[in-house]
Amino acid sequence: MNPYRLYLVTDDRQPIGTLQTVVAEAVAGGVTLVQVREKHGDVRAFIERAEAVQEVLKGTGVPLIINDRVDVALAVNADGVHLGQSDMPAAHARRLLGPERLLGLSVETEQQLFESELLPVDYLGLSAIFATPTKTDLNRHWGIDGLRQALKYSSRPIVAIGGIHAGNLPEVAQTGVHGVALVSAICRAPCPRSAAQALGRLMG
Ligand SMILES: Cc1ncc(COP(=O)(O)OP(=O)(O)O)c(N)n1
Ligand SMILES: Cc1nc(C(=O)O)sc1CCOP(=O)(O)O
Ligand SMILES: [Mg+2]
Repeated sequence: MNPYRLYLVTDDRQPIGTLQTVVAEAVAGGVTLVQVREKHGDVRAFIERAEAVQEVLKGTGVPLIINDRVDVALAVNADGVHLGQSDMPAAHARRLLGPERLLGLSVETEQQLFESELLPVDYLGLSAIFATPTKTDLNRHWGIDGLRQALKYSSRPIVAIGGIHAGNLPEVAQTGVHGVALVSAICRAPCPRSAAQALGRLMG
């Protein structure tokens, strides 16, 4: 099974109850991987929210990924970590996480894509495909052509992220990308369950 196909990244602006409801509905709708992404609270809040999501994921078979923080992933015994280019280096993270946990890395440039071939990571987050109000500190976008080039080059599964929704997902899916990661298209949908179902169908 391809765990990257429909990858939910949580919205750190949602209260913990909403977070749990969104994750439960999204999983019922077919999400295959869940990342807890916290950019505003302290480490205690991060752990509390990660454990709240973990509770929802228990027994579903859907892995839990922690964004940015290897210590939080180890503290909650998560299934993996997603690192950005200014987070802990991948080799250090791999030593701490061991060989089994999933390790993802954001790649924003061709240079980072080339370098990633030598790193002990399981998948790449291609950052970003399109502009998005959810993350505004990105200065370039791969677009569909860039995504196609990255897929040709990389030996790793690629997850497309940034500005993806039901309207543009068909052209993203057509590239053959391994997965798509989404925040607002699921977390801000009136019904996250049916949104996930529809997005999953579009992924094919
Ligand atoms: C699947 C996936 N891909 C990319 C990112 C972005 O990570 P990063 O560049 O470290 O930015 P932040 O999410 O930490 O703001 C991601 N989180 N997930
Ligand atoms: C968390 C994140 N990382 C990105 C990157 O490109 O690295 S874009 C992003 C937010 C994606 O949100 P939405 O699905 O609402 O566009
Ligand atoms: Mg990060």
